[in-house]
Amino acid sequence: SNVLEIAQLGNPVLRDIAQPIYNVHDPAVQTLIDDLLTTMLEGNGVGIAAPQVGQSRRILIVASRPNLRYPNAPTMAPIVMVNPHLLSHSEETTTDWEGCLSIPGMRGKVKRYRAIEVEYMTRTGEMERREFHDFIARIFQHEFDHLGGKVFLDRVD
Ligand SMILES: O=C(O)C[C@@H](Cc1ccccc1)C(=O)SCC(=O)c1ccccc1
Ligand SMILES: [Zn+2]
Repeated sequence: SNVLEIAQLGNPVLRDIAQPIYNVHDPAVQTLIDDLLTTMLEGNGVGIAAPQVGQSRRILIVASRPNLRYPNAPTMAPIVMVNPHLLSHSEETTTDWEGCLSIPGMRGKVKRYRAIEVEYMTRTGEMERREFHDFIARIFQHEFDHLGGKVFLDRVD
């Protein structure tokens, strides 16, 4: 798989509403998922969304690992989510630092829901319904924003 170019802030693709995937088994979709994983790892990201590689489609990846900013972050196998949907969220929010592979060199403090419940299709076509909290919930909300044409700077107070 390939390392793809990451769209930088100013690229209109980052402002589009991403389109649903209708056939996750399409070889082009499977290749895009492989390339998103490779691109995220090469960029040392903890997540990535398809619009960031110029593909305005509803695919995102969450891949928490400990890092300088979040030394206690859980290490997890990357979760590929196709057509993700936010089912519910806590009232409680937390505010913490975020960065973005499309906005290198900038960090900002963003308020996010502390806990969320999401539903999504896996890359093998099964539906999953899962709860996330804290840093993993933060990463999801950051990536889910990318599918709606938002970046974290839009949410810095
Ligand atoms: O641009 C992206 O979507 C990836 C982004 C995900 C993200 C980081 C931090 C909070 C929420 C979502 C990144 O991985 S930026 C680079 C990075 O590894 C990082 C930056 C700040 C804190 C922790 C990690
Ligand atoms: Zn981002």
